[in-house]
Amino acid sequence: MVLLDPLTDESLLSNLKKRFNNNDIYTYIGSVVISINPYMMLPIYSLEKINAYRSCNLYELSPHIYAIADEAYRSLRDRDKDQCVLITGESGSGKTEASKLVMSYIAAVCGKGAEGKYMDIEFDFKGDPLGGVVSNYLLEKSRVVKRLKGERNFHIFYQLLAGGSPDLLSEYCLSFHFLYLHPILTVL
Ligand SMILES: Nc1ncnc2c1ncn2[C@@H]1O[C@H](COP(=O)(O)OP(=O)(O)OP(=O)(O)O)[C@@H](O)[C@H]1O
Repeated sequence: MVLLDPLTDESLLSNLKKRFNNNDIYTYIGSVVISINPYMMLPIYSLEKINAYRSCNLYELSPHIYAIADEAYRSLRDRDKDQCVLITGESGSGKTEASKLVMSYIAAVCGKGAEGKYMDIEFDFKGDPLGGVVSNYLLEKSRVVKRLKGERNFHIFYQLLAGGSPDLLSEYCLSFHFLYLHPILTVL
């Protein structure tokens, strides 16, 4: 995207929109990847894809979160430099999914199977895993009862409210009133 001419907010957004309409949800701006939540499963996450991105340079293949994960892992292994992948965006934009994708990529390339958990993996100087700790981390249970401003509750609640029968909603004590008006959801 840094090659856009002119590089303005409008050209940037229009480029992102064009790519998104083509199911290209990832776009590079320099070495940063912008990701747009597709809210549907695209066939872009698989072991084959992981193998394709493995040991390719950042710009060799289409932009992908796997390429960022690979760059971080290889810099750690080959240049012995601590790495940090910073994932930021508004509520619901896909940060948790992105962190899971980064972790599943690292788990696949270093031969440790784990998904959707916080993984603390220690590597030796050759990049081989020495050991680590896995803990449940990404399920923010506290959000069921209390959310910060701008945050949403779990999507399942909105989906249930949109499609669940009145009997089901009353069985789970779910109402829009609780999700939108009350910061505290008392009964679940
Ligand atoms: N890459 C993706 N492909 C398909 N669906 C996705 C992707 N990323 C996110 N989603 C969908 O969007 C939903 C919200 O994403 P996610 O929970 O990662 O957002 P978040 O940024 O972590 O939100 P919050 O800040 O509120 O915790 C997911 O439950 C999933 O349904």
